[in-house]
Amino acid sequence: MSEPTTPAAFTNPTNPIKIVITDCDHDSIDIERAVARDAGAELVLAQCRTEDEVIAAAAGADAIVVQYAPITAKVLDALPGLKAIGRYGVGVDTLDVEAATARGVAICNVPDYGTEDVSDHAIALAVSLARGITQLDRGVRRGDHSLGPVQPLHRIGGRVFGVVGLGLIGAATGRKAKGLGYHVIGSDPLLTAGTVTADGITVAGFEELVASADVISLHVPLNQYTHHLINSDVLDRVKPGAVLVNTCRGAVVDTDAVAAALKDGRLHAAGLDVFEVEPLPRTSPLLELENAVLTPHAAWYSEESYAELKRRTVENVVELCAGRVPRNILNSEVLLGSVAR
Ligand SMILES: O=C(O)CC[C@@H](O)C(=O)O
Repeated sequence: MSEPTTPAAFTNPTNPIKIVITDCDHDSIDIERAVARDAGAELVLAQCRTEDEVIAAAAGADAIVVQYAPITAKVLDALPGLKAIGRYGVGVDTLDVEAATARGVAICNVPDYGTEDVSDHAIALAVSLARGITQLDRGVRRGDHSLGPVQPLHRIGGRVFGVVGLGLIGAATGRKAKGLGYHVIGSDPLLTAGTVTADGITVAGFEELVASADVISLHVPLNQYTHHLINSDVLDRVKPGAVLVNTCRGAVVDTDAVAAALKDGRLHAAGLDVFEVEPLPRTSPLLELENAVLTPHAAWYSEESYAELKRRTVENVVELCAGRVPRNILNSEVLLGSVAR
């Protein structure tokens, strides 16, 4: 019987472990520094935007911690000593997970640091749209105290709240929506239509949800199956008066199609925290639309989630580089010795 291949993540631990933060737009990295110091690891901060900048900054690193910098096959090939990648967040759509796995590089995200915060934000957007809060506020500021800009408003109780994607955040959003009196339905390719989840959410097919929901709230990862999931065809089939809430990834919706549906009334309103291009370009048609409520990819943020995200992202890669299995490894197959480097 042949010896199992030694997983890259457990090969030649260096002393001290070198961790490079490829990019980070947070105010400080004091939390990361404290974790690294306690682990005896060296921590370097860079601000890379391109593959070549990552390659230069991360030379000799055992692990990288990444916010938005592109981590592609080219980058991975140029960093043969890399053992682990930590992503600041849940989403890993900026990383080539397949290429990392094929090279034995472990990837860790932090799947549950912001469940409460993102679901709170989704509910806040939905309720803001249901009550016309932002439009009324804009009216008062220009001296308009009429209800004109928001009519018709409907009572929340009994309206249908559709959750697309019943992972941690979608399920939490559904629970909170139920607490407000919505009738909550949800779609998820892993669940069977007609069943009811432990949270009391009735599972529906995506098409059924689109046709019957008064609120469509998106909670899916961005991948080849969910890119432009909400497109012009889907928007032709939404219930009259429906509103759209997006707190997952911008490219899950076709922005031009959503802007057109907001203009021609197929959508009553939309609450969007994420955009196909971030920051949202100043030329975006969304900026001209009264019935669009826009926040700047802020759903994940609270003082609590921020601290937890930063601490756990670095802890994950420290664990891996020290030869231990962290809680949040995405591609655990790299630790099984089944992937040759
Ligand atoms: O990318 C960010 O800064 C926020 C992170 C958030 O979107 C996530 O993926 O958890």
